[in-house]
Amino acid sequence: MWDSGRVTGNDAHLPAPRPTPDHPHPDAAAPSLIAIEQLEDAKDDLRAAIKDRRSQLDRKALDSSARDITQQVLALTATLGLGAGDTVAAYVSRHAEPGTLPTLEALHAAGLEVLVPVLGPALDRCWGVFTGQDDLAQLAPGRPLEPRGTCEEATAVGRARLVLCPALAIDDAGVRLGLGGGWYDRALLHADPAAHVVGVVYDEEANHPPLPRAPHDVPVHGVLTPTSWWQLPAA
Ligand SMILES: Nc1nc2c(c(=O)[nH]1)N(C=O)[C@@H](CNc1ccc(C(=O)N[C@@H](CCC(=O)O)C(=O)O)cc1)CN2
Ligand SMILES: Nc1ncnc2c1ncn2[C@@H]1O[C@H](COP(=O)(O)OP(=O)(O)OP(=O)(O)O)[C@@H](O)[C@H]1O
Repeated sequence: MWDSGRVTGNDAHLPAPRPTPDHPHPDAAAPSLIAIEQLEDAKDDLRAAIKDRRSQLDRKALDSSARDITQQVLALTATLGLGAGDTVAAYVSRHAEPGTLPTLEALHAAGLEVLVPVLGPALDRCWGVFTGQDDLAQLAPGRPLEPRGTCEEATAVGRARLVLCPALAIDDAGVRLGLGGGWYDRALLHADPAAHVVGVVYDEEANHPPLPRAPHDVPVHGVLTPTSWWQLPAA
């Protein structure tokens, strides 16, 4: 187990086995279309409430939590024994997401390879190597900043020993509520099964009451916030 010393008081049920590209739907019984629609509606309501709360964070709070997240990520990578030459996959934060820009810079400066999403046509799950904020550009309207350099295919995330995923909320079983594109759920099918998949949220979005979970939802193994990080019990 790894954690930064935080007590989670966790008695949640265990995450389901992680799906793979060959077996993306581990659940035996497929839910009905109506059940899926209700589940999507429930997720959308939660997303709206969390985005509304995030929209009230001012620049100072966002910058300060981004710096705190960097400290937590550096402590986590040290605990996992990651260093120069290892690969970490992360995301380029935007709007009021838990900020990652100082983290990306710090990991890059420490000699790690840092992969970030590149969407490509039809929101393809490609990855680019982060080489500094100056190399990031808005390659298509409405999308997060992306590296200008070469785009690597979806399997590139298989190199990562740590994958930091954006999330709006995470429950104690590792269910992650994302933006709603299913990008990370599909991308994580290519992660190394031994990689640590960690969702990044603000403190008040962690330990969320049980989130709606669809068969395609890939659970995370751990949670990182501006103040701590911890492994979920079954990971
Ligand atoms: N920072 C960050 N990067 C990420 C994700 C994320 O949640 N956060 N993703 C997580 O999966 C993937 C991208 N997911 C996306 C999901 C939806 C839209 C989208 O709807 N864009 C709208 C404009 C929305 C806006 O401006 O706010 C559009 O294209 O019209 C874009 C990217 C990969 N990169
Ligand atoms: N492995 C998959 N195969 C097919 N469709 C998928 C897969 N994963 C997600 N989807 C589809 O993507 C859509 C959005 O999924 P979901 O609401 O779980 O996104 P999210 O986890 O919030 O977002 P993200 O993963 O981008 O952060 C759903 O309609 C879902 O059916």
